[in-house]
Amino acid sequence: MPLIVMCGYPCSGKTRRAEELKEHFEKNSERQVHVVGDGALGVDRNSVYEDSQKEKNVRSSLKAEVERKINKDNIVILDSLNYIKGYRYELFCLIKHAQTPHCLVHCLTSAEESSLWNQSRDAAERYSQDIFDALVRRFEAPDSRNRWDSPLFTVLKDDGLPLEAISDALFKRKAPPQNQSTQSQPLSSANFLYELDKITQDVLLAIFNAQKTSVPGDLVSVPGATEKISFYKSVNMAELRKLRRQFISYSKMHPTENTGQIANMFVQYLNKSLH
Ligand SMILES: Nc1ncnc2c1ncn2[C@@H]1O[C@H](COP(=O)(O)OP(=O)(O)OP(=O)(O)O)[C@@H](O)[C@H]1O
Repeated sequence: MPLIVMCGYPCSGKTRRAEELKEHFEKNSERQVHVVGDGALGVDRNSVYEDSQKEKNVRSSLKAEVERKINKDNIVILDSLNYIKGYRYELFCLIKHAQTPHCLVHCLTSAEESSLWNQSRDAAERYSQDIFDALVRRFEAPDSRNRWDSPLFTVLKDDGLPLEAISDALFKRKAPPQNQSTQSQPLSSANFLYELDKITQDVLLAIFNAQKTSVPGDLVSVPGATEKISFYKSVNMAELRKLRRQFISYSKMHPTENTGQIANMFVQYLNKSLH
């Protein structure tokens, strides 16, 4: 049934807390508890987190596994770093679609503390210091003001888990209304929206300028994109603005974690729409 999303720095006690939760719910309810996590996937921390493509694949696999496991009887605990805001947003869309409540448990540690715990782990379990530091830098802390990060339970190392409150959050709340995901913004982070607006604007401007000198059939480069725009006819600004608005509406519903990809995605969208 509901989803518990663990979150925290590398080596911050997420698995330990996930086990505590599993034990609690197995003892105090009839429900099955599934822990979905890096451990079960046999993830080798260092090789995954040094390679953004591998990391992305692992995130997708974990999300797919959550999707498979979520049903009206089970509790699913996603025990992974879950440190990307956009990813947590995707999980929120997933639970909304499955019509089940969720909550976040943030294991809050200082980087120094987690680093010490990491150093005293077995070598096979340990993050290399470079990867540990990079993950701490990239960590996007949950913020309970965001629907997808709420309700949020922040747990310090010596705290007991607020088991009653977590249980209430999961079993005494309704699932978020399904239709909201298709309503208008804001659905994602202010930064993503800012980037989306700015990048698509820059692409339009580049096309506008390129059209002054290019002829149909030319390939036009735009800032931030490796892919090129191919024109078979000249396009006026009104049409480009309309396509930009459509692309923005679509992207708001499907925010990417990687804002570096926005320009390429917009180019692909234009190429498809203009042919
Ligand atoms: N509350 C705590 N107090 C003291 N030490 C702790 C605590 N929680 C975790 N540790 C230490 O940190 C180590 C890692 O814990 P755990 O595997 O739960 O972290 P994790 O966040 O799941 O790690 P990973 O990021 O690799 O998934 C444990 O082996 C333990 O030594």
